[in-house]
Amino acid sequence: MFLQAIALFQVKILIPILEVIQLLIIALSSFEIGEPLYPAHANVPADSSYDFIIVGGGSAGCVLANRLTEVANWTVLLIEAGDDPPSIANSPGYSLITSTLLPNWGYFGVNDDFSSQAQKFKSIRHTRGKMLGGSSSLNSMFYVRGNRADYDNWAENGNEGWDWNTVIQYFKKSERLDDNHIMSSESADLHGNKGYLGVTRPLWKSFDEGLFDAFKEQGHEVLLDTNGQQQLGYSIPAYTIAGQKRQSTAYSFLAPIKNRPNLHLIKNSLVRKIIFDKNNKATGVEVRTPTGFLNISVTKEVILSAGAINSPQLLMLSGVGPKQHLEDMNISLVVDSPNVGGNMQDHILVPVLLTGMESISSAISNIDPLLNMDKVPVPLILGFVALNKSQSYPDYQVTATVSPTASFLPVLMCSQMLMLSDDICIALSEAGLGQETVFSLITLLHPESRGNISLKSSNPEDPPIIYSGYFTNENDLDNFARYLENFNTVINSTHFKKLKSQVVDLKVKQCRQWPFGSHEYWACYALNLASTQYHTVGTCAMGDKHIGVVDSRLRVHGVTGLRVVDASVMPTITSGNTYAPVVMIAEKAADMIKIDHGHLENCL
Ligand SMILES: Cc1cc2nc3c(=O)[nH]c(=O)nc-3n(C[C@H](O)[C@H](O)[C@H](O)COP(=O)(O)OP(=O)(O)OC[C@H]3O[C@@H](n4cnc5c(N)ncnc54)[C@H](O)[C@@H]3O)c2cc1C
Repeated sequence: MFLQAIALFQVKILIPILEVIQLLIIALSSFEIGEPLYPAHANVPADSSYDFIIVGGGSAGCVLANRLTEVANWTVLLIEAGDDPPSIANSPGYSLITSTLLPNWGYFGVNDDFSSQAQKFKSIRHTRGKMLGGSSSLNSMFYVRGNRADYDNWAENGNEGWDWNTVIQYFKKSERLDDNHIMSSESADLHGNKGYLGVTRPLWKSFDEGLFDAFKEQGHEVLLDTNGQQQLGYSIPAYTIAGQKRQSTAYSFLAPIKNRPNLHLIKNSLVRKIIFDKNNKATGVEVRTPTGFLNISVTKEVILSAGAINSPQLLMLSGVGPKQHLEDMNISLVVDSPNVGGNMQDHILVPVLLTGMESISSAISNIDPLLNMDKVPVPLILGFVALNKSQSYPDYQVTATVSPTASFLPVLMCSQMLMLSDDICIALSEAGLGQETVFSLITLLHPESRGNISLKSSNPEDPPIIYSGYFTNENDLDNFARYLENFNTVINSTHFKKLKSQVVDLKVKQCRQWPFGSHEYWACYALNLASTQYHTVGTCAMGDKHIGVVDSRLRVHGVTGLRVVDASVMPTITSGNTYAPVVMIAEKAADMIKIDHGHLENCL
């Protein structure tokens, strides 16, 4: 009863109070002190013209802005809907515990009355950063490239030049890894140490090796390098953190070139549509700036880097999309491109809580995160697992941390990051009050289900309709249940047996009819708790014009002078977090653009 009251207090009182404090901290950190980090807002007159216009100063957009302005006689305009990130976004620890409240688009998917019914709003919150750096200014900073087969599959499906042996060069080009262990290991030649994107691997003083022992006993490898020669296994992950700063692309690619004269940046400016001439060539963009509406011309190319939700939205607003849908929206058709907004993929994830050591004294460790705000403040491990041990391609991902007794972090994750309903977060909180827990997030890496983006209206200020499509393919449900069952067998290891560990019953009300722990229970659990790892991709996919939106050089089919460069071009989702792949895509795209315009110097 007493524990239940504390759990109730944490979820119903503490979380809302904390939210006010978080918002206050973010607001205070938005005031600029000292020398500005990023380029200033440029004064761009109405009849201006640039060689390139980049729409979206997010993860991909900032990389492109840097690389294209390396050509000194090219002029580039970068247009970002948001502002500079608040300074707190650059602190790894503080930004993580405020991440859901940092400037974002506030998008939610539709409630399909089927999946995610144990979510607070019965639908998925699709957070996307609305500031320089985009989602890289608020993401969780895991640096994961995925599996080499991800890229070989892209190439085998007709996307020439996207095979592993080619893309690895761009991963290396972008990376500045600071890790002597990895750089003197057998995976050293997979890494770069001269790029703009700083990467480090924090080594926490107190790390519970028992977790690694348990996975090892189950036949999993313990790896030095998440991005090494082999992906399957458990490891301490690498992060896009360097010099105690978050390596958003705003910080790592844009700040160092803020004074380049051939780069102009306009902020708080929403691109409303791309303008085409009668030959379907992109000739400019229409923008709402803080001082009014502008049409700005382009001589070479418009590059859309607005992310996997806004890039397809903007294509459709501009007349490039499925004919019938555009007609329904009263938008003049430029080209019938039926796949725009389709093929949406995401990494669905659910939490699993295991009980650990009963130790009241461990509660003292709850102060540790406060002392480690210069890095990811809690020790986390990553795992990539395949059910078939002869496979080298993972089925599911595990992100796990051992939480001290009465830790508030799992509750915060449950309520703010995963947005699960209060009754689930109360059950989760209660389970952790008298003992340590292992809080794990399990991700379905290769969903067969597809969602889509469509327009609500022809008004560019209206948010698009996001249909997540989770579990519309039944295989995903059966597979996810099997992965959860597989993960839970870790409690049979010597380490967990010693602790008398149990999988915590989170009392999911939608699943009451199934015996706890049955296959049907885990399928119901996955269906109803389904949250997102925020990895939406694929909505302007690479592929020929029958299945894709852009070709393998990322040029939009059916028009000229327009490319898409961001997470939306992935034909299939990668086996892991998506930030490093997006940076790679932008690095490679910059080379392709330079080559296509006759600038071969410094290209790989
Ligand atoms: C909460 C969260 C946690 C994540 N954690 C991780 C992680 O730990 N590791 C990892 O690898 N990946 C992670 N990801 C995923 C990763 O960050 C994204 O896949 C990646 O950043 C997407 O990059 P992008 O360039 O496609 O889009 P974004 O970075 O979102 O950039 C799009 C930009 O375009 C701007 N924009 C949009 N529309 C317009 C318009 N009309 N006019 C002008 N500007 C516009 C936006 O404001 C934004 O700045 C996470 C994502 C989120 C949201």
